[in-house]
Amino acid sequence: MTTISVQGLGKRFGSSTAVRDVTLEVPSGAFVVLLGPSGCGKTTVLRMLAGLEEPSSGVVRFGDRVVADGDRGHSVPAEKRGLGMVFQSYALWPHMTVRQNVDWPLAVAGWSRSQRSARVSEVLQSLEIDHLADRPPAQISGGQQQRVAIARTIAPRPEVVLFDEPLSNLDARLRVETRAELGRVHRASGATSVYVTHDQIEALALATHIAVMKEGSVEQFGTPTELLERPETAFVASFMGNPPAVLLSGHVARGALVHAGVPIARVPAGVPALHAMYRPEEVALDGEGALPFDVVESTPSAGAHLVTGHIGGGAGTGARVTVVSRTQAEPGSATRLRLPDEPVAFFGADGERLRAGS
Ligand SMILES: Nc1ncnc2c1ncn2[C@@H]1O[C@H](COP(=O)(O)OP(=O)(O)OP(=O)(O)O)[C@@H](O)[C@H]1O
Repeated sequence: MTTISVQGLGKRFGSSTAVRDVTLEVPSGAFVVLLGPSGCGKTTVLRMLAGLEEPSSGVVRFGDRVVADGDRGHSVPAEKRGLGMVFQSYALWPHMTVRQNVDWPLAVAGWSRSQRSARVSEVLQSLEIDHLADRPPAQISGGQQQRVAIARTIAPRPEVVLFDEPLSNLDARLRVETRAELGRVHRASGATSVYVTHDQIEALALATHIAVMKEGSVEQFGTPTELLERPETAFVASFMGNPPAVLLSGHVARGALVHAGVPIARVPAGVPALHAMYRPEEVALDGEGALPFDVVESTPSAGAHLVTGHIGGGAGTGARVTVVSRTQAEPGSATRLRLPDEPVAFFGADGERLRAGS
C-alpha cells in the first residue's frame, strides 16, 4: 500500500490547458474518484498518474518515490510504477482462457507456478468468476469479461490501481453488480485506487474520497459526506447529490437576496451573496409559499416524490430545480414553493462559499 501525492500538477496540449494546478494527497488504501463533467481533465490526470502522459508542471509521488516531475521533465515509465490499470474496453487475450489471462501477468512478474495457481484461484473466486476459468473470453458475457480484466489487474497485488470509466460499457444491472464487486475487491486488496467517472452515483457508491473537477481544476477534495454536507463552491453544490442542492441566484436589495422578483433570504450586511443553497428535502411544495412553481415532472422515489419544475414569475428569471416532496404534483400544474427561513449557505460571484449563512 502506498500514498499518492500530487502537487501543482498541470498539463498543456499546445496552447490549451487540460489540467491546471491540481493538488491531492491520497491516503494509503483510499479509493479516490475523480468526478466531473466531460472534458474537465479527469482522464488526463489519471494518465499522468499512470505514466501515459507527461505532466507540463508539478510532481507526482507514490509513497516517497517521485514518479513524475513536470518541471524537471522526469517521468518513470508506466511499467515501472508498480500499478495496475482497468480501462473501459477490456482487451483480454482471445486465444487464452480466463485462467490463462489472469495468470499471464504473474508469469511475466516471475511468480512460481504454485504461487500463481493459488493467487489466480483466489482472485477468480473473489470476483465470482471461478466457474468460468477454462473458457475463452469469447464464450463469456461482457460483464464477465470486465471482471476478468479486473482480476488480471489486481492479481499481481499492485500498490496502486487506476480505473478509467471501467463500467461505462456495461448495462445498468451489470454496472450495479460489478460496482459492488469492485468495492469488495478494493476493500480486500487495500490497493490505493484512483477511479475516473462522470457518474456521481458510481462515485458515491465506491469512493472514500472524491475530487470534483471543473475546467481542469479540482473544485473540492473530500469524503462523499463532506461534499454533500458542506460544498465549498456553487458548482459542487449544483453537481453533487441526487437530486442536487437547490441553488437560487439573485441580487441583493434592501438586505435580501432577490430571486425571480421575490426576496428569498436575509443577507447579512457586507456579504456579497449571489447564490443561496437549500437542501431539496427542506424546500416544500406549498400553495402558500413565496415562489410560484410550474411542475414539469414528478417521479416517485423511496417513499417520496422528486418534483422538478421552473420557478415562475419575474419574467422567466426563475431557476429549474428539483425538490423532494412528500406529496405528489401533477406535471403541467402550477403551485408554489416554500423555502426555509435561512439557506444552508451563500456563495459569491466567484462561486466560493461565503462565511455567513454557513
Ligand atoms: N492528446 C490530447 N491532445 C489535445 N487535447 C487533449 C488531449 N487529450 C485531452 N485533451 C483535451 O483536454 C481536455 C481534458 O480532457 P480529458 O479527456 O482529460 O477530460 P475528461 O474529464 O476525462 O473527459 P471525458 O469524461 O469526456 O473523458 C479536453 O478539452 C480535451 O479535449
